[in-house]
Amino acid sequence: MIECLPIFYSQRAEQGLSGLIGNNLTCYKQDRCLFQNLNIHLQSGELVHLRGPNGAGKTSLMRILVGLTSPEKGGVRCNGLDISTPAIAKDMVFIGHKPGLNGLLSAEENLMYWSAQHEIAVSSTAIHEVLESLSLVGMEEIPVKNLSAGQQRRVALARLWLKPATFWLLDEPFTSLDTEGIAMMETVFARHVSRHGAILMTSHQSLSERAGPFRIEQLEYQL
Ligand SMILES: Nc1ncnc2c1ncn2[C@@H]1O[C@H](COP(=O)(O)OP(=O)(O)OP(=O)(O)O)[C@@H](O)[C@H]1O
Repeated sequence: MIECLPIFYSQRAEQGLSGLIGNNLTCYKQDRCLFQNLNIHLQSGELVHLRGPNGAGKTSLMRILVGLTSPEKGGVRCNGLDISTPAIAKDMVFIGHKPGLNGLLSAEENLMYWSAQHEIAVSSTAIHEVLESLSLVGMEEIPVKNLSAGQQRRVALARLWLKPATFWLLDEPFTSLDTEGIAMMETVFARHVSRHGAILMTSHQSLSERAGPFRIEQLEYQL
């Protein structure tokens, strides 16, 4: 497998301003309060496993933490800056629970398009190397809709190799992956964290020792 690209480790980390911080977050969906005055902190060098039953609000929380939606109350800051600051997005990768791929495009085209959207200079060769390390050799040019669910998940996760970023926010990254794929991702997580990366992930599956040290944050279902 190829090495992950180097990550940013800003001066702000040394100034103690590092980390993704959700402060006093309150979120309602269809009149139900998912969480109220919730505080969450993700530091550089940390793997956090966000757990909770179906419908507890893990995805909703993730989307707030990456700035895709706003909370009813509270705010999110990253490295001391408001989450809406454009520079923050450059140091973050969010992969949602759906692969977020265009089914009519190939894996290579999807990753080229995504890289261009995120202003990442990436060559076709680099994409082929990443796809190879994800056991997708020979499938680079097939429309993604014709790949299996696990193969599509691998294409989605390939973004982690293409964008050098400290913060990885991953909603159900193990969905559809086989045992070997999960083991590989756990190894990648441990390596990212050991290099001052930070990961917040959801999964209904427990992490193994392979993922390295991690902290569990539990979100309860509020009636
Ligand atoms: N855009 C939306 N409009 C209305 N309701 C929503 C919306 N998004 C989420 N919800 C509701 O908010 C609740 C929490 O959903 P969310 O996806 O955050 O839960 P989750 O903890 O990620 O669940 P799961 O473990 O099943 O993935 C659910 O009851 C869902 O129906």
